[in-house]
Parts: sequence; structure tokens; C-alpha cells
Amino acid sequence: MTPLSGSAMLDQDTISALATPPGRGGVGIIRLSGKRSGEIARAMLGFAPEPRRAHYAPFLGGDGEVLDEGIALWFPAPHSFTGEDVLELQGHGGPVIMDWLLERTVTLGARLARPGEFSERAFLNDKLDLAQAEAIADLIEASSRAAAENALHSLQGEFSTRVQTLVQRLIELRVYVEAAIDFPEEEIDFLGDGRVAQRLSAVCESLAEVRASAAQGALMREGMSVVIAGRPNAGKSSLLNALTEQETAIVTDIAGTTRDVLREHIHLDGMPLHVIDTAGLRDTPDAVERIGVARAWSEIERADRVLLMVDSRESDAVDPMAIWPEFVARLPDPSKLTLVRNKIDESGESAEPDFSAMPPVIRLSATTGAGVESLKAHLKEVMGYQATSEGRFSARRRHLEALDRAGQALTHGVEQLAGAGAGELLAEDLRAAQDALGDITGEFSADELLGEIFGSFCIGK
Ligand SMILES: Nc1nc2c(c(=O)[nH]1)N(C=O)[C@@H](CNc1ccc(C(=O)N[C@@H](CCC(=O)O)C(=O)O)cc1)CN2
Ligand SMILES: Nc1nc2c(ncn2[C@@H]2O[C@H](COP(=O)(O)OP(=O)(O)OP(=O)(O)O)[C@@H](O)[C@H]2O)c(=O)[nH]1
Ligand SMILES: [Mg+2]
Repeated sequence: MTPLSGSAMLDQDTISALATPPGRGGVGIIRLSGKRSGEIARAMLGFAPEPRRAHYAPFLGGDGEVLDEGIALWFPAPHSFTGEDVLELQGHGGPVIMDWLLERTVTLGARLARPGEFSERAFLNDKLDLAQAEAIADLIEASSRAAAENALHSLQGEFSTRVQTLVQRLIELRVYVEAAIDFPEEEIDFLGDGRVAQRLSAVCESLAEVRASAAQGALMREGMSVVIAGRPNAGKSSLLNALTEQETAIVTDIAGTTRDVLREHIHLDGMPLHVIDTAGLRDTPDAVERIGVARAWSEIERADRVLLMVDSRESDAVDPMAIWPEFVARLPDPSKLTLVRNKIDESGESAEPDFSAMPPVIRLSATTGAGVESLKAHLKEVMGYQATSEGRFSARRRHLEALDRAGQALTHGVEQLAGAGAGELLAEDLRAAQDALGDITGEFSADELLGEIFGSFCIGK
């Protein structure tokens, strides 16, 4: 299957690590994987454990002394997490005991595992594909139930299956196109009869659907960044405080109060949100404030969502184009904009949002809290919140990039077909698209990529 070399090649070492978090806990688990695990089990237990059975036994030191007593689990290859012989020693969770046991396994011929090495071996032994292995790390890192559910779906293969289905369809298409190339007399008919074009566009459509779900998964994993921007005194910091339900930012009636960028993390029904409060945008002679304004602009340019806040007591038009064309002109993507009309407690405006407007309009009072729930609902909506976790899965930026590369190759292929009717060039594009998708599941992944991915796991995983 995967051609491997260098660091990604499975080494023959037996690895050992603490599988539970360092520190004190009810139970601490040392996990071993590799050929010597059986030997080490016999040395430390004094008997050969039965496969997949919990043995309560003393764990022995070099002179037969008891280091701890606990539960031993023995999973002979290939029916284990890594696909290799795996031994678990579940002892009392204290750092001294765990260290002692770990040292004993090293004396008996194991070496300490690198971060992610168990999962890497599971991947290299075909127990998991790369997207599933990444999902394990995402599951461990998940900071909300929604994120954990998504990661579990990916671990269970939901994302991988959708990618595999795309790959399968690309393979079928390649076979068809390559057959057309091999029979040049019929090539024109084969490629020109519209069936290839039709199947190609169907694959593009499915790819776009997977891309949309993956983007959603990545957003929920990484969180959406929401920048609050506007003129000084609009009430930006007051809104940050309302969203975090804390006195996070300094609020005064002095224009130019906020100078630095303030970042806070909140969850909306488990959806992570990075709320960013910025300095009020204005020309100012104050050197410090000017730097703050420059920082505000760079946050605006990077944001997933920009809330342009205006003071509704002032006679602004609803349309930000009209009140502030330069602002809109500087936005990289105007569809990321929401207009927030603040201070409705004094302007007397109703809290009724207007989602049909372009950009959508939210009316609220950061001080009384009226309309803040509408804003939250709006943010969940633009993040693609669904009440059920069905069909959702976790994904990473890396996956989106691979899907984009596949999409570009297919778009190029469509052009080749429409323009020159060139079968060979189309076949080449289909292969490129397939390779890009293969990066997601790790079918032909470079060692550096694997090193990077597994290196970011925690030790013992
Ligand atoms: N004690 C313990 N708990 C744990 C783990 C572990 O390694 N040890 N896990 C570690 O992440 C997770 C569970 N993941 C696991 C995945 C596969 C296998 C396993 O033995 N698979 C075999 C047999 C499958 C079967 O019997 O159906 C296989 O795939 O062949 C074990 C744990 C979470 N809980
Ligand atoms: N009545 C009323 N006053 C508000 C509301 N929101 C904010 N204010 C007041 O408006 C003033 C400015 O609020 P801030 O939150 O500091 O405004 P800002 O946009 O962060 O200002 P800079 O940091 O200077 O850019 C303060 O006196 C707030 O109490 C609101 O909804 N209603
Ligand atoms: Mg402020």
C-alpha cells in the first residue's frame, strides 16, 4: 500500500509511555506497543497474560519485588489499537509509581514513545487513516461537546468515507477517459458524447458539498473569529463585555478608550467563537492610538465575521455603504459583514433584526442586553449551526487545502475537455485531483507531513 521511507517507516522498537495524564489520579496506565511487549509482560507479571483479559496481579521489579499491583491487559497483534502487540499496565496513578514502572519497561528493552507514536503506528498498520488519526487528537483537544461529537464522527470514518467515495468516482472516470485515450479512433465519440462532462460536473458538485461540510467542521474546530469594529464610542467594548458576560474591557465615554486588540473566547451552544474588540477607527495624532487603529484594520481584514457597530442615536442611514464607503471598500469580503446598530435603549429603535438587508442588520443595546440574543443567533446561523450533530465531522485547514487543490484540478479538467477535448490532459487533471484527496486520508503522504501531524499529539497517544 503506502510507499514509506525514512522516519515514517515502521520501526521495530517497542515503545512505552504513560497513557494517562501526568500527575496524580485514581489510576495510571502505562501502555507498550511492539514485539517485546510479550516478553516484558512475562517479566513484570511472572506469567503470560491471556489475550484481552483483565488480570489483577503484582507488577514486579528486577529482583522480583513488587513495584505496584494493578490490572494488566494484553492485546496480541494484530487485534490492538496499534495493530502490534500491546500491553497495558494499569496501576495506581501517582507520578513516582508511574515513573518507576516506565523505567522498568525501558530496562526490559522498551524505549520511551515520541508524541503521537501509538497513533502513528495505528496509521502505519492501517488501523486508521490519517484523517481518523487527526480526529483522535481533535477529540482529545475538543473544548465543547459539539466539537467532541464532530471529532468522534471523523474518528468513526464519516469524513474519510466521503473522501473515499469521491476518490472512487474519480477512479471510475479515469478508467473511462484512459480507455478513450487507448482507442484513439473512438476518442472523439467517447469524450464528446457528453457523458464524461456530465460525470465530471457531478463529481465537482459532490466535491463542493464535501468542501462545505469540511469548512463547517474546521470552523467548529478552530472557532470563528468575530471582530467588533467601528468609530470610537460606538459601544464595541460594551458589546464584548455583554458577550463574555464579564467586565473584560474598559468602557468609558472617552472616545479612543480601547487601543489594543482584545481577544476573548466564548462558546455559543458549543460553537467556539473568538470575539475581538478593537480600537475605534479614526484619524488621530496620538501615536499609540494610531497603532491601535492599524491593528484594528489588520484584524478586520483577517476576520471570519466583521460586526460594524454604529451608534443608532446618530442619524446614520442603515446602509453602511452610504455611511462609510471606505470601510466597505477595505473589507476583503463584503459578505462577511454585519451591521450592528447599538444604543437602541436611547434611540428608541426596536430590537428587530433585519436579515433580509444586505448586509444584515442587528439592533441592540450593549448596556441593557436587548437584542444581544438575536446577535448570538445570527452568529450561530452564519457559522452554520445545526441543532443536530448528524452529518457533521471535524476537519482541519490542511483538509480544506487538499479539497481546494482537488477542486482546482477538476476545474482545469473541465476546461481541457470543453476547450481542446484533450483526453490526456483531462486524465492528468483527474490524477492530480485524486492525489490531492489522497493527502487527506494519507494514502501517499510525505514523511514530513506525518512528522508534523503526529508530532503535535500528546505523549502516550
Ligand atoms: N484502556 C484503554 N482505553 C482506551 C484506549 C486504549 O488504548 N486503552 N484507547 C486508545 O486510543 C481508546 C479506545 N481505542 C481502541 C481502539 C482499538 C482497540 C483494539 O483493541 N482494537 C482491535 C480489536 C477490535 C475489537 O475487538 O473489535 C483491532 O482493531 O483489531 C482498542 C482501543 C480509548 N480507550
Ligand atoms: N445608552 C447606551 N450607552 C451605551 C451603550 N453601549 C455603550 N454605551 C456607552 O457608550 C460609551 C462608549 O462605550 P464603549 O464600549 O467604551 O465604546 P467603544 O466603541 O469601545 O469605544 P472606543 O474604545 O473608544 O473605540 C460608554 O459610555 C458606554 O457606557 C448602549 O447600548 N446604550
Ligand atoms: Mg472600546
